[in-house]
This record gives sequence, C-alpha cells and structure tokens, in this order.
Amino acid sequence: MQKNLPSPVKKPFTLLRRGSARVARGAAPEIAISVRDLIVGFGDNLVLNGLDLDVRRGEVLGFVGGSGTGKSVLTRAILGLTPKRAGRIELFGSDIDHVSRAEYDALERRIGVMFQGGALFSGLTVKQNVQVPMREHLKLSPRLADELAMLKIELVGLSLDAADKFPSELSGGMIKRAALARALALDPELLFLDEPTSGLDPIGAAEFDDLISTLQKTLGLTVFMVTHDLDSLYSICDRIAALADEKVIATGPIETMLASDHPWLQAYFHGKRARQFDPSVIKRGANGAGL
Ligand SMILES: Nc1ncnc2c1ncn2[C@@H]1O[C@H](COP(=O)(O)OP(=O)(O)OP(=O)(O)O)[C@@H](O)[C@H]1O
Repeated sequence: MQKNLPSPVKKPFTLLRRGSARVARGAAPEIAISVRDLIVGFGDNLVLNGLDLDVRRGEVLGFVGGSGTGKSVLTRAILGLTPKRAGRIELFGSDIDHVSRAEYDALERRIGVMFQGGALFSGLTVKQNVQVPMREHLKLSPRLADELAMLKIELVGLSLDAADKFPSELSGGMIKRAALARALALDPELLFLDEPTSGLDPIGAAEFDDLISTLQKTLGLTVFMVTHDLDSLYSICDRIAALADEKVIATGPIETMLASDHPWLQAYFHGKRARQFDPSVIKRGANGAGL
C-alpha cells in the first residue's frame, strides 16, 4: 500500500469539495464511516466498483484484501486524498462531499492517520513530528505543545529521550510508535492504521497489537486498520472486512471469514500460511462471547 501513500504525510481531506450541506446533528451516529456504492478508477482501471462498508463506532475493523486490490485506494478515498467517480462517503454521519470549511476542519480534527512506514518528516525530531498536527489545528503555547507531545510520546511506550531523536536515529518499531504518537496528537476518535505491524518481528508485532488494543479501549477509539497480519486479525479485530472483485465481499468476526466459501477467503484463512484455528486467541466481547 505504501507505493501510493504520500511521504511525508500529506494532509488528508485536501481533495474534499466544500459544499454547504449541514453536518447531521443530534445523537452521535453509531456508524463512524459509511461508504455506499463507491466507484473509484484510474483511466480504464476500475479499482472499486459499487463498494459498501460500515465501520461501527468503537470497533477495530481489520481491512484485508490481496495486493493491488484497492485497500489503499479506499483509505485514500475516505480521507479525501483520492477522488471518486461516484458514491457516498460519510464520516460521523456527515457526507464528506457536502461539508462547509468549518465542518471539514472539525472532521479532520477527529481523525488520526498512521501511514505505512510512518511517513515521519525526516528533518524533524519525534517531538516536532508529533507537534505538526497541533500546530495546524491548535493554538498552543510552546510549553503546552511540548508537554502534550511528551504525553503522546509516553502514551505509545517510547522513552522520553526518543523525543529529541530524528527518524533516522530510530528503529523500525520506534518509528511506528512515533507515527502512532503523531496520529494521536489531536486526541482523535477515529484512527486509520496502514499495515501497522508490517516489517516488525513477531514479538514487536505482538507488542504493537497490544498497544493498539490498549489504546483503543482506554481512549474509546474507532480503528480502521489495513493489515495482512493474521495475528492482528485474530487478536485485536472485532470485525474484518475483505476486499475482492472491486467490492467488500464479506464483513464479520473472524469466524465469518473462516466459514466463508469465497475462494480468496478460503485461500487467505485456510491456505498454507494460515494458522490453525485457535478460539482462545480470538478477541472476546465484554460478555466473554466472540463478537
Ligand atoms: N494514483 C493512481 N493512479 C493510477 N493507478 C492507481 C493509483 N493509485 C492506485 N492505483 C491502482 O489501483 C490499484 C489498487 O492499488 P492499491 O495501492 O489500493 O492496492 P492495495 O490493495 O493497497 O495493495 P497492497 O496490499 O499491495 O498495498 C492498483 O492497480 C494500482 O496500480
């Protein structure tokens, strides 16, 4: 997915059209992201064709699909970075094609994005990277900006002396944590994670999964996570959505994926590199039942 993602991070929503429709008011919608009949293509290459997807508030949704099927394109379309040909995308109940400038700014502040590879600004320290979204959206004194950045750095499990290091001085795992700290800079409700465990060794990947899971629970986050990591899908995802044939072909808990007879899901979840089904590692709901 990295090939199409900006580096360093490009501002999400830059392609949003700013109309005049009002943001839905009243009770908070249960659906954080709603996508309907989405069509995205490049020339003759139709990548997404009639895609529907809901991401519920407070869930971790794992988004899977073969290489080149359009996971990145969907993520970028939701973030307003890739234009669509047709369809409707709502964030927190607001149609992103019809929000005013003020509503757009407010939406942007509710979202954090961790791009694959981190997409940190190489000329800025970790602390300065974390402060980039704060500078864009908040009017903070330097002292408060420093204190807040240090809090985020601590939150993701980095030692405080990492704050003054440049990305080139960090390990792969530290870069991911720094990128996560930046994604959390504005206390978002919705977090986009792009292959967060790729490139980590199994222990580092498991630790990162635990971190995401802990943060999601303690901060009440909704998480949209593109991943190829079966361990993440089993252990931290409430539901999984699978992309194939230009659409979401299945959504549901891991059991739904395991039971599907779609050839791609069969190959992915039961193929040579799949793991043995172990119910004890599946994420459990509050009542102890599988979700
Ligand atoms: N800006 C673009 N211009 C032209 N084609 C594009 C563009 N962005 C993506 N594509 C095409 O869209 C298709 C889907 O690409 P995408 O990067 O979304 O796949 P992916 O599912 O994220 O793959 P991977 O798992 O390998 O990262 C590919 O055929 C890709 O070449």
